[in-house]
Amino acid sequence: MSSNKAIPGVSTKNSVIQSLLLPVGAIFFISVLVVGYLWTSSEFRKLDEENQRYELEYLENQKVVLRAEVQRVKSLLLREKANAESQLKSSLKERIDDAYLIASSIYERSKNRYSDDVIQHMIIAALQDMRLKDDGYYFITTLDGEMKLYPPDDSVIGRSARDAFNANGGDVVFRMGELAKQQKEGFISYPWARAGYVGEEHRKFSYIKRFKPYDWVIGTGAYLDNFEEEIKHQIFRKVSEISYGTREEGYFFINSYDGDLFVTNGQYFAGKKNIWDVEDARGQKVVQANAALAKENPEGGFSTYFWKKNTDEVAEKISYVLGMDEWGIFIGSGAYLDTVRNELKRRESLLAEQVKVRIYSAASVLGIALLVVLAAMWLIGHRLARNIRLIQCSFEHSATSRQHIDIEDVYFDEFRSLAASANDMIDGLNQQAEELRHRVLHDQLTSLPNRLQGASHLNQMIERSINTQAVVALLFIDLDNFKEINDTLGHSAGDELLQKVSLRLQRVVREEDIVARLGGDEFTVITGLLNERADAAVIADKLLSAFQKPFSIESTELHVTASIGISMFPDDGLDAEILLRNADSAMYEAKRDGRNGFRFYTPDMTVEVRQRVMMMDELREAIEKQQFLLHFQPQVCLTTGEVIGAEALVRWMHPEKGLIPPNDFIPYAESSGQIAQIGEWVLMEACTKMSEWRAQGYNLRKVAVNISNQQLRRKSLVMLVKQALADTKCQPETLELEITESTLMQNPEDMVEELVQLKALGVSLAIDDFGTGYSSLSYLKQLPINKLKIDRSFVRDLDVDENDRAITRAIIALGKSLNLTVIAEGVEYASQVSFLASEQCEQIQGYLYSKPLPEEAFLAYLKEHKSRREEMAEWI
Ligand SMILES: Nc1nc2c(ncn2[C@@H]2O[C@@H]3COP(=O)(O)O[C@H]4[C@@H](O)[C@H](n5cnc6c(=O)[nH]c(N)nc65)O[C@@H]4COP(=O)(O)O[C@H]3[C@H]2O)c(=O)[nH]1
Repeated sequence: MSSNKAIPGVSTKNSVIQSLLLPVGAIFFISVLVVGYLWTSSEFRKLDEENQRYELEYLENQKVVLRAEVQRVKSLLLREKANAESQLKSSLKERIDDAYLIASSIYERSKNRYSDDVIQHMIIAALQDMRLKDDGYYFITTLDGEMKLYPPDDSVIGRSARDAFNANGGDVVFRMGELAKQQKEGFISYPWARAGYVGEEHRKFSYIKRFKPYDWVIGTGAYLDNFEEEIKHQIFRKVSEISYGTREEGYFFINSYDGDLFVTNGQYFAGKKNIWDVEDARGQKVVQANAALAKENPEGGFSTYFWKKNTDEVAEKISYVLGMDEWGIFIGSGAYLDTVRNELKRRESLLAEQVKVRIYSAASVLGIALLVVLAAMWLIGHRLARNIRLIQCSFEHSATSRQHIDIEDVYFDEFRSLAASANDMIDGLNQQAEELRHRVLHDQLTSLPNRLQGASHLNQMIERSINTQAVVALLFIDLDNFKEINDTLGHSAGDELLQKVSLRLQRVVREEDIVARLGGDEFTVITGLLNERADAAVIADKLLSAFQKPFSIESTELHVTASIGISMFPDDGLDAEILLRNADSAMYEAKRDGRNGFRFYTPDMTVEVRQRVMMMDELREAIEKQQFLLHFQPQVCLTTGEVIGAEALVRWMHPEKGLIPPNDFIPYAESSGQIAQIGEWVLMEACTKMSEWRAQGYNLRKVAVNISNQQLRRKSLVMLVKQALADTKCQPETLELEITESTLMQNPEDMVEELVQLKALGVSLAIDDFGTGYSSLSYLKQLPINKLKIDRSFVRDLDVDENDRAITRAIIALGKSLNLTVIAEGVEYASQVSFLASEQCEQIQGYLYSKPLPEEAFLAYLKEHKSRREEMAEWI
């Protein structure tokens, strides 16, 4: 069995594999698409949210950075500004130390060589020309405030400072003297007039030191403004060099509130360029706006504008500007927002790239997973389908083959146990099929092949004999009088007989001959190939010989005979059905021939059989529809001329054929067993009529009813008669049962008991057709009979046949000697009456008096009879 074999009648469109693969594949694929779509859209949604967050964060970060950076620079500037004073101080101290050293050195070198005046002059001269880089100078006063050196104004030399300067100036010099006296050196701060600034005093710092040898105060001073300005420029230059950010892209700009540009984009302009009116790409006065923002917001503020980048691109920019009122400037720093946008785009494309990669990877993984799943499904589906096919094939062939499913060939435990169950079931089915086959082909009672198998075997033999010279015989065997045996001894005895018959039949035929049972008491023998017709006769003889010995049934020795009909292939039919039908016809003929013999089929038998079959069908219908009626034939007392009784004779009122006489259907009814039902009806009807007539006042003594051979053999006859009498209220002594002599003499020993019982009911018994059945006189003596009825064949020829006269005479004598009433039937002529009267026959029945009459006519006859009595007396 190929695993790939398509299952007949099963569309592959519905195969397990396709059923599994397509939906699973489709579900998997759709799931992947849906999940992929959901996942991707969720990733991009996340990215979108992240970008928005990132943009905000970036902006915030940028703002924080910008603010921090600008504040850092402002702190730096403030710190530098704060440092300016101390730097100034230390610078002043350094200068004084230098001057003191010079003065001391001159003094030390000159004190022993020159006079103090000379030395003082030398010192003053040395310090007078020392102009410092910021236009600073040294000055010398005495502790009392007399001016010794004052380079800006020689006119004050030798004069007291209080005289030479204004009050503030005098006071300052005085405070210097005091400081020198007390601390020898130190700083002093004070407002001082400045060249170029008329009417303005600027804050000035001085450092003084006491020059001990002459109690001078040597000092130098400087304006803080100047120093700061210098510091400012230094620090601005530094700021211009500062950059920040990961790519060093951050720079600072410093503008005065008036638009003087100091620093921008890494360049230092020293306030020499004014950009007050500069506009951005959209015409906004950016510097003015920033200046205003810085001035108005001590904490600083953010401004946005569109600014040209180094690359000449215009981009939105955000700047933080913070004012520094101390220097009248604002410091700022900005960042281009397109950076963040670019960054977002970069991140988006990066994420898209990542998502793409992830999708590709996921798709690859899922694709592989799908392939693996599909492969697994295909494998499972393939194995499932194979399992199912295996089991199905096994079921399909279970009727013709005993082959089991090979469990090793089946995948999966569940299917293995299913296959095992299927095997058990197949075993069971096989067993049942075997039993059924046996039952279908065999007869249950005898185990012989039945009609079906017999016919099949016959057809096989026919096949074999075709194209040969051989012939085949079909012998149809029917047991004689089997129904009677069955009725008499019961069914179990009948069955036992059939079994024994079947054994005997089998024993006498050869192995190649088949004995089959058709049903009932019918058997067939289908012979092997025969050379000629005569061989069949030999076989028939052997079969009949099987019945020679009696059968022992229920401790009774039973003599059974059989009738055999033979049909031959090819002469009598070309198929089993025709051969069987023809053998049946031949068998029937054998029965008609007197039974216990065989007959070969001849074509004319067929018509007879057809008639018989038709008759049986019609009789069945007649019984059902009660198409029977009774005619009554008077029986007359010869001595008195009275009608003393009547014989009830059945007629069949056929709907199409009209009235049918009993001789035309009683034999068929007897052979088919239907006589039992007809006889029962006749008995009931006759009793009913007799009872009615008597009730109506007719003085009729007896009604005679014919009892058939089969009825008599039934053990139920006594019951039936009893029942009929009871049901119809018919007096038993008015009923006479006529039994033919041949029936009685078939088995007289068995009859005695039955007749005694019947007699005991009160009915009388007559032997019909007497003289034809070779009665044994000894039996006749034992039988409880009342009447002998001389058969009409003897009566018919009384006038011409001496033998008939002798027989009739003898029967009458016999009756008298046995004390039996004698009646002659078939009396048609007065001469016959005359003879019978002379022989003292008591009763007469015949056409001379009356034919059998329908009830009405019969009753009319009874009324009329008296008036014809004398006429009849003449015949005697
Ligand atoms: N030629 C001639 N015939 C005469 C004469 N007188 C009477 N017969 C006929 O002789 C037959 C007498 O009946 P059977 O011997 O019992 O012979 C009967 C009997 O054996 C059988 N039969 C009739 N009715 C029944 C019945 O109810 N049960 C059974 N088992 N057999 C019946 O049918 C046979 C024939 O009956 P039927 O046709 O009615 O024929 C009757 C009757 O019509 C005559 O003078 N001349």
